[in-house]
Amino acid sequence: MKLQLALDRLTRNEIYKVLGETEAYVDIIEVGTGVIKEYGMELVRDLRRRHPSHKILADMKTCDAGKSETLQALEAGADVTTVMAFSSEETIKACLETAEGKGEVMIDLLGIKNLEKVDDLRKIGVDFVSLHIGKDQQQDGGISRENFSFLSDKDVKVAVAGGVNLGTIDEIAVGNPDVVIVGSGITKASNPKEAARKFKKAISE
Ligand SMILES: O=C(CO)[C@H](O)[C@H](O)COP(=O)(O)O
Repeated sequence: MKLQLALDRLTRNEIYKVLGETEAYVDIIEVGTGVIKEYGMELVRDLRRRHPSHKILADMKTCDAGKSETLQALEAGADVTTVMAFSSEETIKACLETAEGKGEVMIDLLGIKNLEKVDDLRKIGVDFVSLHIGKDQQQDGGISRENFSFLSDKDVKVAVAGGVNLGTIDEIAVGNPDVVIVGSGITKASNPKEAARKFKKAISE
């Protein structure tokens, strides 16, 4: 299980600071959609230079123009880019074809409630999905193990995201996803380094 730190709703200096404090515990650095909108692909290039050994995911949340957005992310130095599951099949295929041999594509299942969708995605070559409870959907709590248990027999790499915190990480870890994505549980913690250490420990036990 890998720990992915989602960098969202932060200034550039806040990003540098939180990464400086937590990088030892983080496997994958996620450059969040909002910070890409604020700072552009230059931020991805910058973090690539500063963190040459980390895996970097650019959370492009592509929903059209799959080829050019995938190239943008990979050419900026990202190892992984994201595309929304509700995009057209043509867009998802374009992302997969463009990334082939160069990087990974994670399909964000945000808002997808129909389980057959994952089978459809598998048929077009998708092998990595993210079960994601969006920020605006977290009033009733973030992701739980039961939200992603249906994926255990789907033969796909699974990331889980959305409001993961130190109170829920142990239960989520029981579900054994490949990647646990944590944003505010670390970036808004009073001590991000200590929080990252605890998340990493929880998924390593
Ligand atoms: O993709 C995202 C937002 O669109 C974030 O990666 C995800 O929501 C994690 O952040 P948090 O732990 O704060 O919910």
